[in-house]
Amino acid sequence: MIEIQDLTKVYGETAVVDSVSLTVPAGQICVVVGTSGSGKTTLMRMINRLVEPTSGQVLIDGQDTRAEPPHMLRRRIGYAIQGHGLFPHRTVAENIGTVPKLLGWDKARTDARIDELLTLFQLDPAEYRDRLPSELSGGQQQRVGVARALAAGPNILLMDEPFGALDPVIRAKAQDDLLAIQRRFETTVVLVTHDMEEAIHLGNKIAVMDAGKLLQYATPEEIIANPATEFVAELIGGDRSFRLLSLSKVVAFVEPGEAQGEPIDSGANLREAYAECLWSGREALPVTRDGEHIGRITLTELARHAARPQ
Ligand SMILES: Nc1ncnc2c1ncn2[C@@H]1O[C@H](COP(=O)(O)OP(=O)(O)OP(=O)(O)O)[C@@H](O)[C@H]1O
Repeated sequence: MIEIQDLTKVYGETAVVDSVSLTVPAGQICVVVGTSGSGKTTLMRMINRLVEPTSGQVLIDGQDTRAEPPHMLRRRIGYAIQGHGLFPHRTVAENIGTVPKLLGWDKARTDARIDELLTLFQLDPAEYRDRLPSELSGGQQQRVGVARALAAGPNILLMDEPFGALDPVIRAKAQDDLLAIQRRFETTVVLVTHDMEEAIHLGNKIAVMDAGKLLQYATPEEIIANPATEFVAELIGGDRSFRLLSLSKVVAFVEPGEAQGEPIDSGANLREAYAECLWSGREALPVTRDGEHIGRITLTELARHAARPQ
């Protein structure tokens, strides 16, 4: 768990992070969003003390981060940045093994961990271990960057625009990989992005920053349904109803009964169901799970959900 308490950073006369408090429970993803210069990166870097706070404190699992030297703290907090930040003249294996080496792991343990991570990130160790970063695609470099951040099994991972340099298709894949890996290791993640779409997709909670202040810290559903300020509403963009629909699955809104035509899978989201109703001109769709009919979802129910702020 990360507890940020009344954290402030002042440069010159300006509080670029201004009395921010928030808690990230263990095993959850907190996404920090906001416009350029709003203080996201500074906030995140105060967690691993790459930036020293002017005032306030950060507790990790109840312990003040000032209780240990910054370099020791950073060995147990993974850190991944945009454009991967890999050492260009070190191989993939050497890059991933950086922190384990600092921690004095023996070679066998380090090698096993490197291979485990490469395999998890769908990079065949035999093929990729000895390559240099320049011999990888952008998406592969990014995966190695995240693998390096996870190498020593940190329970906290800080990520600064980790997918910023990737094209949209690879980006979606990279986000899904991150979710799978985060669930597997139960890592607590703080991720900075300026992309609200990404925040909604990845965040258990979203922290919205503007001019150093935390405007809202809430679940994606709450932020979409009840943006705290005009600025937050603007960041989310116009189509809040559709965003709300895409957050919920059909399975939660199935009712007993039949409907005509092509069925929709219970794992689809409400936005897909709504689009299907409108596209095929139907008032209801049959719903299946693993190919079995389990009921139907109606246009009335979909419209009600889209209209209702939660
Ligand atoms: N070392 C520094 N000295 C002085 N000002 C700084 C320093 N680091 C950051 N700032 C200023 O603090 C403000 C917040 O910067 P920060 O990098 O945290 O913003 P950000 O929200 O992450 O922006 P971006 O999305 O553009 O990366 C900016 O106005 C920046 O110019």
